[in-house]
Amino acid sequence: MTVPFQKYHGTGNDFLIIHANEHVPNRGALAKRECDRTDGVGADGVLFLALEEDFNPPRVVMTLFQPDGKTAEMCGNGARCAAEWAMERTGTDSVMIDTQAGTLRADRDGKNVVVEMTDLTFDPEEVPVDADEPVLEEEIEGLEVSVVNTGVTHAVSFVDDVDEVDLEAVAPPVRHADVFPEGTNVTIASPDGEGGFDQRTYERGVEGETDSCGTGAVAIAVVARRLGLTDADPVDVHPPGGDLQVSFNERGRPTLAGPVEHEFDGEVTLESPVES
Ligand SMILES: N[C@@H](CCC[C@H](N)C(=O)O)C(=O)O
Repeated sequence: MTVPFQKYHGTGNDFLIIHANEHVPNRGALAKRECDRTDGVGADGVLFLALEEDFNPPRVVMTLFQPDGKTAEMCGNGARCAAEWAMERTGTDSVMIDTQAGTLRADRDGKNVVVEMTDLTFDPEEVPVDADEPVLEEEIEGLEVSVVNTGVTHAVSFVDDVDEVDLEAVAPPVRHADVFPEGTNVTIASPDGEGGFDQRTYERGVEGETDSCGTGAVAIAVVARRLGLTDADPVDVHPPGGDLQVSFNERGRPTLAGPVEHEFDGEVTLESPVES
C-alpha cells in the first residue's frame, strides 16, 4: 500500500507533505524511514497537513514528525511550506496554520511566503530551561549561549565566523545539556556587517545540521535585538540554504519571510498494515 506525498523546501529545509486524510498507522515510523537520505526519500521532516477549506482564510492543521520519529511543536520553514501547499490547493494568498505552539497567519508576498510567528519567550519555565532568570550570554557546555523559545527552544551563540565552527562537535553537548529538560536546538550566528547575520543550526530531532531553520533565524533576530547587536528591521538572516528576513509587526510579533519551492511529488510505501 502506498500514500502520495509532495516534497517542498524552504531555503533548503526540506519536508515531505502528506495529507492528513491518508491512513498512516504509524507516522513516526514513516518519518524515520523516509527522512533517511540514504534509504528513504530524504528530508528534514514529514508534515501531515489537514486542510479546512470552508474557512476564510482557509485553515491548515500542521503536525511535524521529525527524522527521530517524534513530533515538534513548531517549525518556521515547515509552516511556510505548509502555507504554500495550502495556497496552491485553495487558490488563495493567505492561510491560517494551527500548530501545537499556536495559530499562525501566513501570506504570500511576491516570491516569499511570510509567516507571523508565535509569541516568543525568554521565561525559563516556558523555554524550558532549568534557571531562575532568563539565560543570556551564559556558558553551557563550553558555548556562550542565550536561550529563547520561538515556538521551539533555541540556544543561540554569537561567534566571529559561523564557518569556522565545528558544529557537529560543539552542538551535541549543548543540545543534550541537563539544563534543558526537553533538549534544545543549537543555533550559531555571526554578523554579516550590515545588521544581519549568517546562520547555522544543529536541530534537535534531526540530530544534525540542516540547511536552514526558521525558528532559529527568528531566535537570532530576537536575541540580537535584546543584546543590542542590531536594530535592523528586517533582520536579514543567511542560513546555508538561502536568505530569510525577520521583521517585527505592529503587534510586536516576529514575522519570517523567504522563498518556498515545490520540488516534486511521489508515493511512499507503508511497509505493513501496522508499522512498528
Ligand atoms: N526546522 C524547523 C525547526 C523544527 C523543530 C526543531 N528541530 C525542534 O525539535 O525543536 C524550523 O524551520 O523552525
